[in-house]
Amino acid sequence: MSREAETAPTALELRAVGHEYRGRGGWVPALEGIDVRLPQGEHLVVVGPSGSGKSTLLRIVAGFHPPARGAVAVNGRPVTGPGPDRGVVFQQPTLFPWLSVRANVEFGLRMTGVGRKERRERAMRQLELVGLADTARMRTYELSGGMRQRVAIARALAPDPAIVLMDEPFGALDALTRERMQEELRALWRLSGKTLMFITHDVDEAVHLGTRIIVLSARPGRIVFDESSDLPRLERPRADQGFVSLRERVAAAVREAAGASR
Ligand SMILES: Nc1ncnc2c1ncn2[C@@H]1O[C@H](COP(=O)(O)OP(=O)(O)OP(=O)(O)O)[C@@H](O)[C@H]1O
Repeated sequence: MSREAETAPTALELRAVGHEYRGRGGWVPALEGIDVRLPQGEHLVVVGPSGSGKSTLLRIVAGFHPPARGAVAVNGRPVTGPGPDRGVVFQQPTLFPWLSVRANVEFGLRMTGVGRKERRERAMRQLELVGLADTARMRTYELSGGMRQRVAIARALAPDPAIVLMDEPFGALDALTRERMQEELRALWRLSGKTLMFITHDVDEAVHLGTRIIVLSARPGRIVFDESSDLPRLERPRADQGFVSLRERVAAAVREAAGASR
């Protein structure tokens, strides 16, 4: 862990988080014994095979449902439901087609009672950050998939949350757009300094984006790998030795986790 990370205040704390769902054939174990302390400004990427509880973990942090066991806190405050301190971006951007791009970005601000003028200014600032200021008046169905996802990111950032939670946000994009979006996201995160929790099953994406990488095993999801990345934040060429070697360690952990669940 870097020196800044050691001294930075805690953005996210998960203590002994566990969860299971009631299925038709009995209880389905989803998560067990998840302990994480994430300092502000870090980019936590959670990787794991299908069914390892990645989305469950994100939904618990988002406050969409409480964990069966354990506790979650964001900036020291216990999570008891969704709140403006957490911005969420899903794989399918859930934008309102009848609203303009700018009104979509303003939506969360409207919910928290921010006045009209400030709403507009903050939305435009976020749209500029994601390079979409000139689409402000367009409808979201006029945009490409990558652009729509950028609007969703701008919307999540507009209320200035303590942490942004992203669940496979680039999973539905083609490979080229996906790589471009990863680059843009890193540039954006450098500018905003935001704390990020990012879910993916793509090891390459994890190494590209993470300052900390966690791998979950399946049923129930337990942390089987937890490493801080000392790769440079500015540039991360995929051919560099450090990149290749971290990718190999993460891939091995994911392979093992997937094998153990069969
Ligand atoms: N609402 C639900 N009701 C019952 N079981 C559920 C529910 N949501 C998830 N599960 C089960 O919990 C486990 C973890 O699911 P989760 O979606 O969190 O995993 P994941 O790692 O995100 O998977 P994927 O990569 O396939 O999206 C799985 O066994 C899944 O079937």
